[in-house]
Amino acid sequence: MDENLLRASLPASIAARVRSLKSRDGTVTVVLDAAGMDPRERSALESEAKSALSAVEGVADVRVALMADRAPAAEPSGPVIVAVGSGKGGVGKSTLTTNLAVALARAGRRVGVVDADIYGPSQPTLLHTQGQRPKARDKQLIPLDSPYGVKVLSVGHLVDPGKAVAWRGPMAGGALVQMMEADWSGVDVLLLDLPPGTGDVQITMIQKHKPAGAVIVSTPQDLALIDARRAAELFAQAQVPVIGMVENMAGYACPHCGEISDPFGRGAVESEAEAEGLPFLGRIPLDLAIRQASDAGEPPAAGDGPQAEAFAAIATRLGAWLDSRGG
Ligand SMILES: Nc1ncnc2c1ncn2[C@@H]1O[C@H](COP(=O)(O)OP(=O)(O)OP(=O)(O)O)[C@@H](O)[C@H]1O
Repeated sequence: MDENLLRASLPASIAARVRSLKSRDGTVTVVLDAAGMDPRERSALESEAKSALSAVEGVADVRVALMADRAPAAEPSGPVIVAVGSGKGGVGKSTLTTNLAVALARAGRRVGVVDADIYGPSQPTLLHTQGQRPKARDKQLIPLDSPYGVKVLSVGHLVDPGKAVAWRGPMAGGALVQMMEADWSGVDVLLLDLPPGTGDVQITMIQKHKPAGAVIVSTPQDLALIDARRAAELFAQAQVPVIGMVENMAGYACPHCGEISDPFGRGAVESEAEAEGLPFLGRIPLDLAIRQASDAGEPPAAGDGPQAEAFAAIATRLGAWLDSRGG
């Protein structure tokens, strides 16, 4: 197929970005320069290029690759880091991290979790790896394999339970760096379970390891929302895009009939997200089954109930965000 003809089918603004264009047996592969574009612009560029090229007679398939600021080969290869943060403790940040990780893995992604919550590391319990110690190769930690297809490293795997809080700053900082710089080869997305709040550990983690985006969890109560807003500001200051907000313990799921009632009102986090101009990723009800399964090291997202569906819906939105980054 005539490659000049294919180029000519593209709008001028896109044609100017073509770095290479090849066609073979009806499949067109085009590499576009997407330097300086944000995820939304990248995704628009991709879909416009696809539809323009697909309209050319004889084209059966179009593959678009977007080049970031630097050539892909020069990019340090490593997983995309997504931080999960909350302003307040106990709102279900760790529970969400685990279940998003499991849901993303079920959707075919290669996922890892770093539990940076030095005050209350819960991933060893949640991902059923308690009591295990990671091995090291050439001083680099090797993440543990959880039974749910998710790799994991937690402060709780490195020190005895209960001792993590007593750590002095530099020691905890060293462990966090070791976990982030562990051998995450084979992992595409690394979820970072941050400690609650907006203190030094969080700021250091965000600055040093520059997550590609952040998910913020809140319960619907006003106090939690005020803290969630602070967490969103922290990420904004560090120029980490907020992927969206999640409402946890959104309504009460009756353990007998499954009906959901709303003792704390409904939709407060969604309205907050709207007011802040942030996407809303979904809600998880307050459900005894979630707590019981989590305590037993059986993430609800690994099951088949309505709880699994709630987490899967949020994971789908996170997956769409990951894809919109242009791979
Ligand atoms: N949707 C839910 N329904 C029922 N229980 C939940 C739900 N989400 C979380 N929980 C329970 O609430 C408790 C706190 O959750 P979790 O540890 O995930 O919160 P956190 O925000 O990570 O807390 P921390 O501040 O300790 O890090 C846990 O016992 C968990 O099982």
